[in-house]
Amino acid sequence: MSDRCGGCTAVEVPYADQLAAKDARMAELFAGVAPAGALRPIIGMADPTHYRNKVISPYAPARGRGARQAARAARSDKSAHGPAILTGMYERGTHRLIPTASCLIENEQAKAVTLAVRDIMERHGMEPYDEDAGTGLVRHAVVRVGHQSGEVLVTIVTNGDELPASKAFCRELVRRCPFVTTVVQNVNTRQTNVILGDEERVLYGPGFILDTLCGLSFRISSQSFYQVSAGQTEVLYDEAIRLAGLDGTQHVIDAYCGTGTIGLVAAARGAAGVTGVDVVESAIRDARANAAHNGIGNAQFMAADAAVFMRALAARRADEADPAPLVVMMDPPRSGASPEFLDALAALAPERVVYISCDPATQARDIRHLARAGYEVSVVQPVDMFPHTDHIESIALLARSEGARP
Ligand SMILES: C[S@@+](CC[C@H](N)C(=O)[O-])C[C@H]1O[C@@H](n2cnc3c(N)ncnc32)[C@H](O)[C@@H]1O
Repeated sequence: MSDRCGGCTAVEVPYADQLAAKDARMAELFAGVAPAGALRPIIGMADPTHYRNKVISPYAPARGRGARQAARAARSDKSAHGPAILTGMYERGTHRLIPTASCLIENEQAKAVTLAVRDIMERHGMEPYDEDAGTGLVRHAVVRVGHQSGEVLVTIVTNGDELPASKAFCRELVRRCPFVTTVVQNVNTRQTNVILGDEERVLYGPGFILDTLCGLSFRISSQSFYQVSAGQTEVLYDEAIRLAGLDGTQHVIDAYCGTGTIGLVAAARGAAGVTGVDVVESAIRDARANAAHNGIGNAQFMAADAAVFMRALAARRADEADPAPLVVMMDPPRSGASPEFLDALAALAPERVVYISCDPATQARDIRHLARAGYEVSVVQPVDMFPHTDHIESIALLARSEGARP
């Protein structure tokens, strides 16, 4: 199945060999970038199964007699009379749905919810979305599970405002999956690959879940960014904060902060103050709410382009008589940081930079850029956030070399 469903590329490879292959890839990428001894072995996941606490499942009509018969045979409820519906993963490189009853990496409760939604749809005659024709109602279920709290948020994405018998739908879903704590309807009528639309209504429960990460509590709604592998995120953040070497005197810039998770953990673990910046306004609203929710008063969050923000900050600090020592923690998207951001970072001249990346190739490129501006990398620590795939997360610690001028 793995070779078809498009999810895991390395599921047939023993986990130890997957880690060795990732170490070899990192050595290749960082040859000539990090000095000998700086690159550490990857930190593997204690249990590399069912780690994804966010599961996105599309629904589609079963086409052709064979597919319909197979879908009906897979029904847990044999008395269902509605349309035969497929749910699972897309075949690699296509939009063809491969029905899957189980998955090695998805959270098992979340997977059970996606299957229960399909069964309820079939029982109640709810049409799945047909992406070619743009017809039908239910497009996706997005299920998020609180790693520590166990709370479960289900977002049903519909192609239209109406969700007939929504109360009965929720009742039936909670009866089948009693761990579901809240259900939200998201309306997306656009013919696009983007999963969520802008309009939402809460159908059941509070409309969000809470989860605990590194001892702090985070509020997760259907649109919030939250790491999909929360258990290993604690390993990643513990390592990043340790490398930041916070001793109570430094101000931390959390660049590309999302909902503020890294900055808030830094605020709780030795930063004198934190300023977070992200370009997405809703993420900044969530970050501020998360700070308030945790009673953290020394963290502020700005909605801005990170490069523009860094340039302005560098100009302000140049005028300060005795600026506080600064540590920049940065976690850009896969494309890495822009040259403008890196130049502004060099002008800001923090004593340390902790660079977290989900694409070590762009991270190595950016470290080369920072080396030309006088920064030296002393540690590169890969962390396996996505077992059975070829993705690697990596933390790099950089410091301004002796004699380097901002
Ligand atoms: C990998 S996520 C990191 C999120 C966060 N640090 C976390 O761990 O939850 C990258 C973030 O960069 C933000 N981003 C992308 N381009 C940006 C830009 N030019 N300026 C500021 N933020 C940006 C995205 O909105 C996203 O939240």
